[in-house]
Amino acid sequence: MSESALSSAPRVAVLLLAGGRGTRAGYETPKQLAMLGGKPVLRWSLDAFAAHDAISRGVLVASDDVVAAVGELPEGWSYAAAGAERQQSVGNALACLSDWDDDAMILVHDAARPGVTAAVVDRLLAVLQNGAKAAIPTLPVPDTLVEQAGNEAGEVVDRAALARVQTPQAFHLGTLRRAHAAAAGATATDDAQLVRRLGLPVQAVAGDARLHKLTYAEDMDILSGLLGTKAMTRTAVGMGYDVHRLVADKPLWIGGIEIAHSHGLEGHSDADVALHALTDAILGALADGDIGDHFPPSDPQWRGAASHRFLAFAADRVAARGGRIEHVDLTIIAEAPKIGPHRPAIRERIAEILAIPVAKVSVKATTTERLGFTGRREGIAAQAVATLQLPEI
Ligand SMILES: Nc1ccn([C@@H]2O[C@H](COP(=O)(O)OP(=O)(O)OP(=O)(O)O)[C@@H](O)[C@H]2O)c(=O)n1
Ligand SMILES: C[C@](O)(CO)[C@H](O)COP(=O)(O)O
Repeated sequence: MSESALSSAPRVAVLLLAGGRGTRAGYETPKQLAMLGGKPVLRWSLDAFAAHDAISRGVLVASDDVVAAVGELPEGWSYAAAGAERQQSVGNALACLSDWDDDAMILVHDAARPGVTAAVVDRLLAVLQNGAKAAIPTLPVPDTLVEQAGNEAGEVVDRAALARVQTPQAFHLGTLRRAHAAAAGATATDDAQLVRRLGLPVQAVAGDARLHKLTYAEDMDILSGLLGTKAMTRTAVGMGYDVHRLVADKPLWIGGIEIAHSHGLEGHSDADVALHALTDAILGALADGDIGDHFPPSDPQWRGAASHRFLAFAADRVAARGGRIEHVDLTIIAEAPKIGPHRPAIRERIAEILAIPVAKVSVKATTTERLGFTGRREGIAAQAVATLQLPEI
């Protein structure tokens, strides 16, 4: 938008929604705090809006833990409390703008969409300036669409008549206020739907692939490609080592599978020595302590715990930092049982836990030629190396 157009334009505010818990992403912390290219996902859109000349005010909707992690807000920004649903979060943010007139322009944006561009914001504001009541960015549907019930693919749906809806979505403040008041508890997944329920038209403008939403953990990889953060990565390597004693009449868990044997490994958890070494290797590459720091043996909740939970936890911490596991290499040191026959199953299981291809999982085994504690069959040892790609610090 030109400078002269903006100078006569109404005031513009952003409602930045970061009040969700990111359940589908499955991280430990809300997805908007996951690291992407060296900064939290939420910070990407916050910085983009703060840098836009037309925007003079912002309300960040977030729970206390997110607020604490965000750090200082740009000038003109304030916080509102997260609501139970997205719609209530928007309602809480709207309450912060009670001192603004109905003709102000409001952008409502998901913090889970880090790739905000000035061009999309300008397109939205321009159509509002030209008389639209509401404007949303949309993208065409690239795939063939079918109806599906269970595993059965049914009729093709005409994709030419459909579009994918993104945020930011733009409204005059009065329209947005009326739409939320009229909703009276009836829910909608976005604000444009509430405006349409008032009988008002919503204008579509061209969206942007970079506005891709972080919904599932795998979206992180897509986003780092779209936002060009892949180049800003470093390789980190970690190693892990663990030993457990063999005792009679216990189940033997190694590498996430149960192996029939006269003896099993003793420990606070299921004592899966291989998964413990691997967990430590990943935590080591993250410089994030070791398995005992996160799952203390003194804590009764981990008694008998299945060790795949520890490994999945470590993998989640990689994803939450915007990183990925490139390769893991495991060596199991045991006189008996023979590990070789179980190697394919162990590789498969580890790949499944880490959600990486089997080709990125190496499992080796060796004996110590009957020397030492492993040679005397008193215990089994495992060592592991994990190679990660992490955002540059
Ligand atoms: N009570 C809520 C729920 C969602 N949001 C925000 O709305 C945006 C879109 O929601 P979604 O992607 O569904 O996020 P979550 O609700 O966090 O995800 P999930 O449904 O997987 O828990 C996100 O930026 C999210 O933080 C919000 O502010 N308040
Ligand atoms: C608002 C939204 O981003 C538009 O696509 C989306 O509807 C919100 O997320 P959800 O995954 O539908 O909860």
